[in-house]
Amino acid sequence: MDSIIVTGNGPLCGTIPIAGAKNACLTLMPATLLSEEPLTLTNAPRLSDIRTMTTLLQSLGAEVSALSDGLVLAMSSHDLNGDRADYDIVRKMRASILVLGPLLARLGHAVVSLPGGCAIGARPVDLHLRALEALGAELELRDGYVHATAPSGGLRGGIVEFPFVSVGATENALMAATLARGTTVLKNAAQEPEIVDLARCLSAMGAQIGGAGTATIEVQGVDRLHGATHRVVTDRIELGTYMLAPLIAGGEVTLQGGRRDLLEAFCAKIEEAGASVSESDEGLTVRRANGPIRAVDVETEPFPGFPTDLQAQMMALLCTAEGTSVLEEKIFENRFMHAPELIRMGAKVDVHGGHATVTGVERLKGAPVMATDLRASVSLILAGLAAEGETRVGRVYHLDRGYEHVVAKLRGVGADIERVKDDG
Ligand SMILES: CC(=O)N[C@H]1[C@@H](OP(=O)(O)OP(=O)(O)OC[C@H]2O[C@@H](n3ccc(=O)[nH]c3=O)[C@H](O)[C@@H]2O)O[C@H](CO)[C@@H](O)[C@@H]1O
Ligand SMILES: C=C(OP(=O)(O)O)C(=O)O
Repeated sequence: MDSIIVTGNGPLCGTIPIAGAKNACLTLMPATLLSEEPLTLTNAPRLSDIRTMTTLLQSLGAEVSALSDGLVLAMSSHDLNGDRADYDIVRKMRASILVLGPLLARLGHAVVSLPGGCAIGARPVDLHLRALEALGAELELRDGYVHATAPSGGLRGGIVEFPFVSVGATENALMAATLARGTTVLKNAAQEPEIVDLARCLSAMGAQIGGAGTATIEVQGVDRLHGATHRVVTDRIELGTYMLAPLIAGGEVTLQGGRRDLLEAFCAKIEEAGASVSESDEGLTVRRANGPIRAVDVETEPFPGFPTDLQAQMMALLCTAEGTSVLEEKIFENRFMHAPELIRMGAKVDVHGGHATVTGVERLKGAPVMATDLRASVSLILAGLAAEGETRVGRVYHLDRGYEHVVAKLRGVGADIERVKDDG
């Protein structure tokens, strides 16, 4: 197992290229199952989650080739050889559940392992299942698997009203609806940029979709989808993560490919805290506006609100802000695992239920730390950028799920960071 060692060494300066979005790619890849013709994705991120989804699709008989150093994923689901997503793969990555809707729509049947909870919460999939039932699917839970069957003649359009917003359930329902007979309306749908990206790709494949990016999505089912080539949208979470680096360590960094509309609520919040964010054709440039970073209160919400996937990184910033901030996590019930590790670095954080109160200290101190999920891990790296001495972040495999070339990207702007093999 590897660790990352980061040593606070002053301001950062330069540019960081932002990759294609992990969370978009993880739903665009299963979309290949909807068509017999090839789907090619460009601007794919080079991540272990993408390799896991590749393995899952291949286990179903799809061909997936990573070209151009992994930036291009050429996929074909012409000859599927199975309808079963095994526990051994699904347990590694919750996004595996996203094969359920496409398999059911294309084959009329699917058997997909239930993913189970993970470090950040219980994360049930009841909304995914209810949405597919609204399209006529019959579902049975047996041996830890969802056994799903479409009515004879295939899924039929229906009205799906989500009781609360779910990104994954919206994606599963949207993909299934493209091949359902008649019209489907998804109400209280997720509005995340990854949903818009999925809808763009499905439309390029011939799907009839209106309203993606709003709370109501309407899909007119078609008989078949054809092949397409689609460029994966910029990763707004990687973007937001690196935007915080010059605010924590000082300096000025340009995030190539960054767009403010992907992260409006986040940009407004860091500006309130004292950041300057400017947008150009190249991307977003970030620095401290004037003087120190100030405390701000943050509530995570579905898009267009402040993303839960940036809450841990924002906490790392607020650990050294002037004053006391309150962060409220409203999406996942257990997403403050970074707090005890930041406390080990000298932060003053008090977690009480879904809230964390952070009182800024002058400087954090490096320490050996480790985190149990992806965003918590990267928050510790960010904290280490300005900490006194060495921060050693263990369990780097979490980072490999969602950040490509993290060491090279931060070194490129002057950070003192390296990846090392752990002893023993
Ligand atoms: C691969 C991917 O895109 N992951 C993202 C996706 O996860 P994911 O799609 O799993 O997140 P959801 O939007 O579905 O989850 C939102 C909330 O709804 C709950 N829920 C969800 C589905 C369901 O059937 N029942 C239910 O109770 C979840 O436990 C959670 O509390 O959106 C999250 C919220 O922006 C992000 O943090 C994840 O990074
Ligand atoms: C929670 C995340 O991913 P996943 O939904 O795949 O666990 C994330 O990207 O922060």
